[in-house]
Amino acid sequence: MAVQINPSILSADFARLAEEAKAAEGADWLHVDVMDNHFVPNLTLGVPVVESLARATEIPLDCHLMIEDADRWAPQYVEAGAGSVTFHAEAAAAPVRLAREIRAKGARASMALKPATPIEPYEDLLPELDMVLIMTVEPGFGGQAFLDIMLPKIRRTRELITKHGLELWLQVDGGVSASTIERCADAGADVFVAGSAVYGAEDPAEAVRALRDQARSATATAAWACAH
Ligand SMILES: O=C(CO)[C@H](O)[C@H](O)COP(=O)(O)O
Ligand SMILES: [Fe+2]
Repeated sequence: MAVQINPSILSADFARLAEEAKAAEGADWLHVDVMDNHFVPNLTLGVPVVESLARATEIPLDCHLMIEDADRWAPQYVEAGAGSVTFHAEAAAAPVRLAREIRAKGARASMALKPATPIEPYEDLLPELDMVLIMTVEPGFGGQAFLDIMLPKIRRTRELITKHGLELWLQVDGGVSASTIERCADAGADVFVAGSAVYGAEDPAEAVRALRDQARSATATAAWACAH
């Protein structure tokens, strides 16, 4: 079972994004948090920055859209060069149509759930997706404390993926660090976003390696992974 570590540039220096991408050497994807100050109370970056970043780095971009009107904007992030586009279930009027459009344009389609949004109503949509993102903080800011109460939701999502025999990645985002990543892996996550734990470290590349080692060993003994 492969684990992936996606550093979040929300915690990087926005004036040096291309260099910061290189500093997290060994990362599987670069996680790009797009916030519009409406869906979340914070404002970050948009399509032009994603376009420039896609040209400036070889690492594929994992765009997490914390924006309203996802149906209108998400396809533009595929055109800007994102390899994976995550829209929020709470912000998409037609999630199936949107996932199909993202895939048709050539990117991986992913759907995120805020902490208070359950996975169960979306069970039938899972085959339309390449990844589900379970938020482990309220979206909007980096550096927040991990919400342990999300662990059962991660577990239930993994059970649904297994039940339907899907090749779906399960991403966790928010407060993922050396002290929480093992619990996430044990519960069923296989893609880990880490902002402050990578860019707040003295050596971001070493932080990526260490997080990967921890996630790998926790996955090796996890009941959900052993059953495969
Ligand atoms: O989507 C996000 C916040 O809404 C970020 O990806 C996330 O918070 C990463 O930062 P950290 O690892 O420091 O929590
Ligand atoms: Fe994010």
